[in-house]
Amino acid sequence: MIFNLDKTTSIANAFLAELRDENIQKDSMRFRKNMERLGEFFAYEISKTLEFQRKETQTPLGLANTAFLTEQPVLATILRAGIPLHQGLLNVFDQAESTFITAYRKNHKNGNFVIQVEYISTPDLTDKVVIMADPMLATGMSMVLCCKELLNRYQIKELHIVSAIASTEGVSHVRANLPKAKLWLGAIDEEMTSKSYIVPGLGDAGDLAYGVKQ
Ligand SMILES: O=P(O)(O)OC[C@H]1O[C@H](OP(=O)(O)OP(=O)(O)O)[C@H](O)[C@@H]1O
Ligand SMILES: O=c1cc[nH]c(=O)[nH]1
Ligand SMILES: [Mg+2]
Repeated sequence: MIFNLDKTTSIANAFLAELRDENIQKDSMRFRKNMERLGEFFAYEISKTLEFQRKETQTPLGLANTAFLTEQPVLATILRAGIPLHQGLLNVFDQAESTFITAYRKNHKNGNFVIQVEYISTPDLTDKVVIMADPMLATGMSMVLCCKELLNRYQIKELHIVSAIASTEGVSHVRANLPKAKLWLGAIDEEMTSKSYIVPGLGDAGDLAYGVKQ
């Protein structure tokens, strides 16, 4: 399953447009906020696919028949660029627990890089719905490695992947390696640079949110 925001129109498309805009993205607070708002939008869309139960809720004037989430998802993210997107999801799934993973590109002098996964801090994910957020799905290698780490440790019930922008190659890599994952994407861009940056993409999401990495 792939949900592509770019194929729909709502106010969330404007959040993505601002994230891509080279002038607006210079305002790092607005960049983080737009990423957070996108996370809130995706949380709402994902929530439509989750299980709800009905119960009686006491209002000051009587009993109302209301719907509530049967179980909380766990919200996972990859540091550091994932933080604002994760925060948006957490604003909506406000009872959810969180998983944090570090993954970064370790560059070689020849221009190649490997993904280094170093730190995982997580609650028990057994039989949980896990929503993994990372704004950029470029080669898809960080996403696949991080999800595989979690899937090797836990019997996860359902995996959702949220990204602001994916490349066509990243989507193929995820679908080949995580065939059961549901993908929630802001847009799918066709191209990548020789350094595996998405084109047109938005640039370096981590640097735009938190400063240029040394
Ligand atoms: O699909 P991939 O080719 O693996 O690339 C995507 C990864 O690159 C970015 O992180 P980055 O390595 O820039 O780290 P940062 O969050 O610290 O900036 C992004 O947030 C993803 O985690
Ligand atoms: O386009 C890209 C690729 C990887 N990481 C980013 O932040 N942007
Ligand atoms: Mg980065």
